[in-house]
Amino acid sequence: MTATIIDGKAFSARVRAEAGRKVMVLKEQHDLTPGLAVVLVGEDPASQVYVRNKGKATVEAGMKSEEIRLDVTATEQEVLDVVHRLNADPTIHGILVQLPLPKQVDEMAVLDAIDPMKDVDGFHVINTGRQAVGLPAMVPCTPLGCLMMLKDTLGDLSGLNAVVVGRSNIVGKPMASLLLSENCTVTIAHSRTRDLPAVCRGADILVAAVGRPEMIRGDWVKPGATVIDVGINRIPKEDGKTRLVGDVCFDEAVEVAGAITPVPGGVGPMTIACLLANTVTAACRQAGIDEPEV
Ligand SMILES: Nc1nc2c(c(=O)[nH]1)N[C@@H](CN(C=O)c1ccc(C(=O)N[C@@H](CCC(=O)O)C(=O)O)cc1)CN2
Repeated sequence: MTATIIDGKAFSARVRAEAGRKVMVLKEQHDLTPGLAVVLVGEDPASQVYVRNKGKATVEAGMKSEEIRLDVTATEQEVLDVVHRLNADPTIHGILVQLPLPKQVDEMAVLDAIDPMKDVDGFHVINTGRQAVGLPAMVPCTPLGCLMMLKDTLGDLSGLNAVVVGRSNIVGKPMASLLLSENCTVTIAHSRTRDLPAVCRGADILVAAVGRPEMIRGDWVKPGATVIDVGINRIPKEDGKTRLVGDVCFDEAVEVAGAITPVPGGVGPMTIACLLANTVTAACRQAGIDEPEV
């Protein structure tokens, strides 16, 4: 059996187009232009690309985009000062601080300083808690994108066994919480999990977010399962160049799974698309209006 490939590029184009249509309605009917500010500290090459792509996508969706770049030596207070200024700016509805941050800056302190209403990354503890108890919340972009693709592929997720490999605050934990909200039976697996291959083989939905290239092998996958690969790992090629691989050994898993996301072109593009969707949601909530139906 060869799995259906879940095309994150095509899916994300639809999500981005929908965000763009909502922005048009907000501008025309409410004189509201959603604004997104992205803060980059330092010069990590991958982060620079992500931040540039976020700014481009924001403008393409018709929103206001602000990019704030700070030197790699910036102090925690300097980063906090930027966040406080953006919290007070009425033209900015979404604030995202690109991760990772340089080691002298406490990530939790910075994320905690973002106004939860403007927290389009959904990393603030208020949003984490609200999502966990079923209240309206800003939901982290990568897990939200994964959930959209899962529902599009499988429809109702109720009663399915979901295994999330990885317990990061950015992906693993929120992913597990979202799957629980969809009535899945959820297992979070991690480095101390005993017999990880056997745990994975019990999954109808297998989400790999562990950050280890091609760790999950084909014989860890239950035949017909839906596999979502969140990993983005750059590994060396024989010619001295590099290539991107996920946390799942795609060539093996594709022969066993029912559906699978590729890397690149799977989960990654959905992250930025969901960021735009979250910014529209945040702008509407701050303005006290319903999100347009488009
Ligand atoms: N504040 C945040 N920081 C980080 C997040 C986040 O959601 N919020 N996530 C990642 C990086 N990230 C967005 O910021 C991101 C990663 C990957 C992609 C993507 O489209 N990947 C492509 C491949 C890109 C390549 O060629 O390198 C793909 O998978 O097809 C988008 C966004 C960490 N930091």
